[in-house]
Amino acid sequence: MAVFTAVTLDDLTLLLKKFPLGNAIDIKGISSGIENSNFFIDTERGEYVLTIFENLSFAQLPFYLQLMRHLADRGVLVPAPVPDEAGELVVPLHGKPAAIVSKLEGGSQMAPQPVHCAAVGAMQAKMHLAGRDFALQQPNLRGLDWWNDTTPLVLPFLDEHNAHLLRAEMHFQSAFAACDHYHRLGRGPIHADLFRNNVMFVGERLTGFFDFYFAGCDTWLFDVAVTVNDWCIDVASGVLDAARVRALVDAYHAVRPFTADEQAAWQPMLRAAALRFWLSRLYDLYVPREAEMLTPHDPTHFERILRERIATPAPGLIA
Ligand SMILES: Nc1ncnc2c1ncn2[C@@H]1O[C@H](COP(=O)(O)OP(=O)(O)O)[C@@H](O)[C@H]1O
Ligand SMILES: N[C@@H](CCOP(=O)(O)O)C(=O)O
Repeated sequence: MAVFTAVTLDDLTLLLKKFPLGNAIDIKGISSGIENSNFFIDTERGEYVLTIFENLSFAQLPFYLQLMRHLADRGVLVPAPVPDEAGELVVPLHGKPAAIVSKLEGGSQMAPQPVHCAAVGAMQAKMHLAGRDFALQQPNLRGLDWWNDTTPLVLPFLDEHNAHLLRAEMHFQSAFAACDHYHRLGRGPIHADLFRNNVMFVGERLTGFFDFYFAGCDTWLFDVAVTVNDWCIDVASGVLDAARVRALVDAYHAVRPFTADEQAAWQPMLRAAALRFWLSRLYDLYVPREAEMLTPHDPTHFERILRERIATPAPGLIA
């Protein structure tokens, strides 16, 4: 949609003096971003992406950028942040934090087939394993605490039918988060927003996951549930497509086998993942923040998914 902070070729030439990328050749704004200002930059060392962070602060960024660096170093396909000559991954540009990362090839696959879902599942499992020794800690900032804070802010805007669903699901999820299975689930850094628009493909070849700015430490199964709720559905109805679910979770399982606790937690976790995005979309729609430039997504999409996950058991995690 927009580039919020303009960057000229002269600005880039100056910035690149601190990076091992040679001289600046070209810079083009990327129009599709909704949160940050993004640019494709051409340098003597190749093509990269420059991001100016419009909402995140200098203090918030090391978790995300160091996680991407950590994953890239371990062969997970993610944009690799480029350190400047002082070793910094985040640098000031026009008074805001900025970073340069490698450019992924390809484009988003918005009509995924089982073969794409399998590639996503396998890479997601590889990412979870690679994150086990990542040193920084940050909770999932869109986890249960945030749901508890946000529910009373959006409830006044809902009709009784939806208010009842939200209260009942919050009650169900609080009980789920307190159960033994839940506490035994594997955890670590997760992407937490691995939707179709945050993964690149060239044909059937996955070239990378990007947009890590909702990442945090949470259960691996939550990450899988978020991903399945986007990649494996009929978009109009929210109904799961069994062939795509099978492809994604089987490919994940082949890299990091699911545990018995994860199997027991699967159905409630799919509901948790639907609730998380229903709530954030309600929040973005009804509680606009002055400093943010979000175009709210439609909350009814995730209301439908949540109702569907409550009504219809999903295919199991293990065939
Ligand atoms: N590392 C990257 N490699 C290639 N393209 C990228 C990369 N990062 C971002 N993009 C492109 O920029 C667009 C906007 O990025 P995104 O992270 O979604 O922005 P925002 O956070 O502002 O919504 C993406 O849809 C993609 O086309
Ligand atoms: N995927 C979320 C919103 C986050 O948007 P993104 O473009 O930054 O991935 C949703 O669909 O609600």
